[in-house]
Amino acid sequence: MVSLTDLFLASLLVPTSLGSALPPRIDTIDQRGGRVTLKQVRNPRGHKAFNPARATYRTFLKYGVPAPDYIKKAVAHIDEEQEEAFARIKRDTGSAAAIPINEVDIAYVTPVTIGTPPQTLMLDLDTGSSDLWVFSSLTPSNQVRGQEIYSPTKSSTSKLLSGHTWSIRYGDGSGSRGTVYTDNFTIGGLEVKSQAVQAALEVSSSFTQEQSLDGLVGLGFSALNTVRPSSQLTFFDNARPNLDEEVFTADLKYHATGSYDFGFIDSKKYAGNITYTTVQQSPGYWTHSLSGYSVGSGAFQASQISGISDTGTTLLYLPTAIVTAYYRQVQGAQNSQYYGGYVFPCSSTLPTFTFGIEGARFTIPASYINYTRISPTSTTCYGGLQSSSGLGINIFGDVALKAAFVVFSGTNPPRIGFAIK
Ligand SMILES: Cc1noc(C)c1CN(C)Cc1cc2n(n1)CCN(c1cc(N)ncn1)C2
Repeated sequence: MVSLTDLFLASLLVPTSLGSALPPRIDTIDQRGGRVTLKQVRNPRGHKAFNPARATYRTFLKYGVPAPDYIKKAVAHIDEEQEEAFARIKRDTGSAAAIPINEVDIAYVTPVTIGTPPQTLMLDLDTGSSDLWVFSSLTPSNQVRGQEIYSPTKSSTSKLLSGHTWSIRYGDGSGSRGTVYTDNFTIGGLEVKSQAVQAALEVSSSFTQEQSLDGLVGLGFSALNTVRPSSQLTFFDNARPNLDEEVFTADLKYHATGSYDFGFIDSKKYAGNITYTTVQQSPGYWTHSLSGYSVGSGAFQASQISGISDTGTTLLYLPTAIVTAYYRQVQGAQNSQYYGGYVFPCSSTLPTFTFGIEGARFTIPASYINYTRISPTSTTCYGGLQSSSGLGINIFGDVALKAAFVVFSGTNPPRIGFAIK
C-alpha cells in the first residue's frame, strides 16, 4: 500500500531537470486506484539529467514496497550534485561600451583586457575583418604615438605561438603585420582563455596617427583570419560554445557611446521585433541583402542589394545609381574627384535614407549623412553615403548600422537581425 508520505515524496522527487530551481510543472495527476502519474515537461532550457536513485525509488513505489530511507536520501544527494554540476556549466555573456573615437564617429573603440595581470586596451570591434591585433611592446616606438600597448612579457599567461605570423591590409590601404601570442582575453566580463592575440611588429602611418585606437578585434568569420601557417579563431568563435546564446549585438550610436553585447539579446535596447535575414558567410564577411531603399519621403524601391554589415567601416557605400538618386535631392551636391566623393554645401538640407531588411524599414536621419566638413573652416561637407563602385562590394558601415540595433547570430546557418531602437 502506498502511504501518503510516499506519494507526497514522489511528487517532490519527480526528476527535476537540471538548471531549474523549481521542480518541473506537473501537468496532470491521474489518481486512479491510488496511483499517481506525473507528466513531465522539459525544462525550457532543454537540460535534463537522469537520476538513477529516483528510478529505483519509483520501482519501490510501483510494487507498493516502502522505499528504504537510504534510497530516498540518495535521490536527494544525486539531485543536489547534478544541480551543482549544471550551475558550473558556464552560460557566459558580456557587455561593453562602444565609444566613438572622434567627433564624427570615424570608428568606435571598446575596452578589453589582455593577460595576467590584465592589460587594458581600447580596440575597434570590426565585423568586416577577422584578425585580433594590437599595438604591442614589439611595435617600433617611432610607430607608436599615444596608443596603449600589449606587453606579452608582462603577462604570466602569455604564450608565443611560435613560427606564426600575420599581415592584414584594409580597404583604405592601411594595414599592419606581426607575430602571435595566446593569452587570456576579456570583453565586458566575457573571458576567452588562450585567445590568439596578434602583436604588431609594424603598423601603417594611418594607425600610428590614430592615437585612440590600440588595435582591432575581428568579428568577421574566422575563415578571413590572416595568421599563417595555421589561421586562428576570432574571439566570438572561441566564446561561442559557452555563450548563453550564439549571438553578439551592436548598438552603435550617433555622436554617443553605444554598446556591444555577447551571448544575449537585450530587449531594453530595441523596440518592436527583430527582423532577421540570411547571411552568406563566404568568403568570411557578414554578407546579406537589403530588400530595397527610399530617399526622403519617396516611394520605396524594392531591389535586392547585396553587401556586408561592417562595424569597422565608417560610411555607407551603395551602388552609384542609388547614391546619385539620393544626392539629386540635395541642392549643390556634386560627385567631386577633387574631394574623392559626394560633397555638398554644409547648409544644404539633406533627405533621410531608408533601407529595407526583408519587410522591415530602417531610416537613417539626414544628420548621419551630413558626415563632416571637408576642413574645420570649410563650408563644403562630405556625405556619409558614398558610391561603392570601385570597391567591388557594397558596405553597410557605421552610418547605416547606428540607425538600428543589430544582431549578429552565429547560428547554423548564420543570420543577421535588425530592429528599430
Ligand atoms: C579609415 C578609418 N576607419 O576607421 C578609422 C579609425 C580610420 C582612420 N584611419 C586613420 C586608421 C584606420 C584605418 C582603418 N581603421 N583605422 C580601422 C580598420 N579599418 C577598416 C576596417 C574595415 N572593416 N574596413 C575598412 N577599414 C581601416
